[in-house]
Amino acid sequence: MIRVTDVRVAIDGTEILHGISFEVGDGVVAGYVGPNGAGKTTTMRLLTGGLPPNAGRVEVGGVDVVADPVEAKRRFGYVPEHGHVYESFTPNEYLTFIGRMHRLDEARIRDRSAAHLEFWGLTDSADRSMVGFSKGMKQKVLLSAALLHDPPVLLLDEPLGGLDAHAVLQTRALLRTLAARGRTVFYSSHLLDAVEKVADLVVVIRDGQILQVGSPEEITASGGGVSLEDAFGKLTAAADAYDLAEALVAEAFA
Ligand SMILES: Nc1ncnc2c1ncn2[C@@H]1O[C@H](COP(=O)(O)OP(=O)(O)OP(=O)(O)O)[C@@H](O)[C@H]1O
Repeated sequence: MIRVTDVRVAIDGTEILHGISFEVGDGVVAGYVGPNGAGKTTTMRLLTGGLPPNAGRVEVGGVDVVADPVEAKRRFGYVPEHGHVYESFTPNEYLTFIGRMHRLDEARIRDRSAAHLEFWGLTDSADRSMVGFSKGMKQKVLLSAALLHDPPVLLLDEPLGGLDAHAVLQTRALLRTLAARGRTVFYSSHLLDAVEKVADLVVVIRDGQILQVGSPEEITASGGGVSLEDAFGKLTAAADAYDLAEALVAEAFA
């Protein structure tokens, strides 16, 4: 589970999150959506212990991330938006390094690494340096690393970056299977159709405030029932995107 209660965050004296609250239960895939600058990455930094709240409480996997940061870090796996692998490592070396940090025994690291790399079709590349890897291949290694210690909570920031259509389908299947086994998935993304296809719960944030929490169907219905994208546009945009585009083209390309 993830529980965020009345959290406020200020950076350099400016409040960015204005008392946000939401909860994601075990076995739930939650999509965290909002326009640029809404506060998604700031929330991820809170959940991963990278940024302390100025007020309120953040719990991940049942652990308060401020009171017990070391135990909280055992409870989640995290794939950041711009994650880095050590490119001079091979996937096996990298996953071994991550597994040892989590104090997994060597046999378990070997078996789990092999299973993850096979799932992603990377078995033949397991002992090659990652210097020449594509963005998608590195993303698959990062996803494997985040899951290696079998955490109860998976935190993903734009997880589909660089992944091809097949890998997107695999990711979706993996997230749904993890949720079916009781894991909590918290998935931050701009890609509404991707969120709609995988999430049980959607949390909408704008300007550091939670606007709505509900199933994709509930949020779609609240916006008039056309689509999640339409409801999102109504919730988060000050004006219609087509009107703004018309105004821009009329002015900038006259
Ligand atoms: N280190 C910082 N110093 C000052 N302001 C910051 C800092 N980090 C974030 N902000 C501000 O906080 C707000 C939320 O930023 P955040 O990066 O969390 O948004 P986001 O929803 O992840 O946006 P995007 O979709 O563009 O990645 C923005 O107004 C941003 O300018």
